[in-house]
Amino acid sequence: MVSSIIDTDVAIFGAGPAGACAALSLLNHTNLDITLIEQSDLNRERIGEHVTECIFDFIDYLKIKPENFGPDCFIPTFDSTSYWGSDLPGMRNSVFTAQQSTFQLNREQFDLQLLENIAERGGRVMPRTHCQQINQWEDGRWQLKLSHPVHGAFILRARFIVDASGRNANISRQLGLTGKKVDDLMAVGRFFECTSDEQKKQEYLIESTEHGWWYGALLPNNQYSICFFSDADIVSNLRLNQQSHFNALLAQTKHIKKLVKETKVTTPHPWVRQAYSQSNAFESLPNFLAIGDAACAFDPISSMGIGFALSSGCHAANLIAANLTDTDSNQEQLINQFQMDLNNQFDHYLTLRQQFYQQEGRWQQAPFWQRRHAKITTLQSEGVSA
Ligand SMILES: Cc1cc2nc3c(=O)[nH]c(=O)nc-3n(C[C@H](O)[C@H](O)[C@H](O)COP(=O)(O)OP(=O)(O)OC[C@H]3O[C@@H](n4cnc5c(N)ncnc54)[C@H](O)[C@@H]3O)c2cc1C
Repeated sequence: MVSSIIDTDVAIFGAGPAGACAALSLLNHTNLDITLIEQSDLNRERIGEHVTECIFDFIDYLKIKPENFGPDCFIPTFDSTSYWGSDLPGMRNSVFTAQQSTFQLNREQFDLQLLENIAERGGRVMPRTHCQQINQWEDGRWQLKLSHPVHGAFILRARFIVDASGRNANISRQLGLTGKKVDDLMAVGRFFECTSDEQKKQEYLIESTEHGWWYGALLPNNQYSICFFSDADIVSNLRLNQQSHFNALLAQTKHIKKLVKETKVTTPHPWVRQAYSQSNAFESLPNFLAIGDAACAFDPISSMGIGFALSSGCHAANLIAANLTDTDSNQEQLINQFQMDLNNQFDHYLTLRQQFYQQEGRWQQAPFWQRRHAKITTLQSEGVSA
């Protein structure tokens, strides 16, 4: 039985960096009532931590001081090396980002500090809340049927909703919107804790191999994040979700395996995450926007995800504020322009992604590399527009 009704101006689904950033921007610059709905209990392991120094511009824009995130939230990456295209070490300044300082982020601290600020600034944060049903009325407003394990079912009425639910874009899917998925990349990883007292170097390593590529980095919490990226069918054939198979493949690397020499594994089984590239930004509904991975999801080789999550969150907040407070401006046109910009950004990314993968010319017969060297179709070449 539905027990209560709550009215809000903006309901944001997903408390990752994109949703949190949109919520904070709206709270900072408007008097709108903001509700952030998160389906998890916020305790899940957060993956993805390599960012450029632009992160500090965003947190400044969000009016949070870097020191509020705690002492070790941003650790400069001093040594960034890639073994890509040959066995010789190269600087891993990817083609995706201009030469900039990079940092390893403590994702737990980072994401939770954003949420604390939302609560402090008057936002409503609802963890462990599932969306059972979404309806849009003719006047464009939304009625959401939500449920919480303790508080039960309730109705949230919103003037605008935002999908910031991550790569699966759950809310867009629920609304019948489909995206363009470019590949089937998956990530399988484990965390390794340093056992020696020796101060380890803050390094970031990439190594390409026949079946995909490895990534290893020392995180601010003194653990190594070791992760292998390949296509879903290859991950499944190699049975990499089983620790013995994962460890055996790790032992075949030349460089990444050295990182975990004096460590003990902290995760009993390898974790598995989707890491495919996808754009969802070409279908639209009134009073609705998708941001972050839910709008455009990038290959983690690009380290673009967190930066894009924050920038699209800030940008969407401006559009929503204008939409709900300025009835004169042509909102539909502005939202179309926003989506067109995302499409162009995604097309540009696809070109860079292909250039990057083409730098690896070994293993020409291996399916992983063949798929990455095949000709790409951009959204523009398919005639996709917002
Ligand atoms: C293995 C891996 C490594 C990566 N490495 C990097 C890196 O080094 N640098 C980088 O910049 N990026 C990296 N990324 C990408 C980065 O993690 C993402 O781009 C970033 O987290 C996107 O933020 P987001 O807020 O859009 O989505 P997310 O961080 O995925 O947050 C989405 C939130 O929505 C919640 N949710 C889902 N469905 C619902 C629903 N129906 N209702 C309510 N809540 C819902 C989820 O529980 C989650 O909390 C990596 C990704 C992977 C998989």
